[in-house]
Amino acid sequence: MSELPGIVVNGASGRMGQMLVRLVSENPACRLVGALERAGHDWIGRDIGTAMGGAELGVTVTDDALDAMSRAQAVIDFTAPAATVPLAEIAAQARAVHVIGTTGLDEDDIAKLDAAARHAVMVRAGNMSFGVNLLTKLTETVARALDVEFDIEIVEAHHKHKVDAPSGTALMLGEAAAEGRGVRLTDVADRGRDGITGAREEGHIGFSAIRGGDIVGEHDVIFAGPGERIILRHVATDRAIFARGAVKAALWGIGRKPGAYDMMDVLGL
Ligand SMILES: NC(=O)c1ccc[n+]([C@@H]2O[C@H](COP(=O)([O-])OP(=O)(O)OC[C@H]3O[C@@H](n4cnc5c(N)ncnc54)[C@H](O)[C@@H]3O)[C@@H](O)[C@H]2O)c1
Ligand SMILES: O=C(O)C1=N[C@H](C(=O)O)CCC1
Repeated sequence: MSELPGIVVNGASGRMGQMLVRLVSENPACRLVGALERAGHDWIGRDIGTAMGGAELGVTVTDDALDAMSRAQAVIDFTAPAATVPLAEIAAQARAVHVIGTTGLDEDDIAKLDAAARHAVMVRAGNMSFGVNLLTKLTETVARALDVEFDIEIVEAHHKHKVDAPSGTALMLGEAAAEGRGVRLTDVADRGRDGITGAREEGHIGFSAIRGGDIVGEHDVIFAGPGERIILRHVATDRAIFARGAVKAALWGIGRKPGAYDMMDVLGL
C-alpha cells in the first residue's frame, strides 16, 4: 500500500496552526510530517503534540522549511505575509501543494505568489469555510440582480488579536460584489470613513471593521436600498471550519496541474 500524503503545517503554534495540527494528525487520509515556526520561537526543537499540551505526535517543531518540505506533498500555511511569500518559493521548488489562508497580502505579495504558482499547485482564499464561499457566490448573484440604488456595505467583526483590516473574507465578498456589479473593487472601495467624509458615493462598496474579545469571525453584506434592505450574513463560531477547508484543499490539490486556485475550485462552487 502506498504511503499517505504528508502535510506540513506552517505557523504551528498559532490559533489556526494548532487547529490544523490536530485535524491533520487525526485525519486517516493524510499524515502530519512537519511543524514549522519562525526562527527563535520557543517551540523549536520540541514535539508539536507535547508543546500543544497533548500527547507526543512524533513531529519536532522546526524553522527549517527546506528540510520539512522534503518529506511533504503539501503545506498548509495560516501565518503572515512575511512568512507566506518566501515559503511559496520553497513549496514550488518541492512541487508541493501550498494552501494559503494568510490574509493581509498586498499586490506585490500576490504577484510573487502567482509567480510561484506557475511551478506548483497553490490554493489561496481569504476564507476556507464552505459557508463563506457559498455566501461569496450569493453576494455576486444579489449584486448582479440589484442596481446601484442599493448601496453595498460590508461589515466584519473579529477577535482583538487580528492584525489586518478589512478581513480577507470582507475583501473576498467585496470582490464578488464588484464582479456582480461589473466594476473593479479597487475603483469603488471605501475602506475607512472618519470626519467630514461627504455623502456616500453611488456605486461604492463600503467596509467597516469591528475588533474585540474572542469573536471568531462575522460578516454581513448589506444591500441598502430605498425602503428596504437585504442582509446576507455568515457567523463563524469555531475555527475548525477554516481548518477543515484547508485540509480538504491540500488533499484536493495533490496531483493536480500547477496553478493558482481558490476554494471555489476546491468546492466546485
Ligand atoms: N483563510 C482563512 O480561512 C483564515 C481563517 C483564519 C485565519 N486566517 C488568517 O490566518 C493567519 C493566522 O491567523 P491566526 O489567528 O492563526 O494567527 P496567530 O497569530 O495565532 O498565528 C500566526 C502564526 O504564524 C507564525 N508566524 C508569524 N510570522 C511568521 C514568520 N515570519 N515566519 C514563520 N511563522 C510566522 C506565528 O509564530 C504564529 O504561529 C492570519 O492572516 C489570519 O487572517 C485565515
Ligand atoms: O481570525 C482571523 O484572522 C480570520 N481571518 C480570516 C479573514 O481575514 O477573513 C478569516 C476569518 C478569521
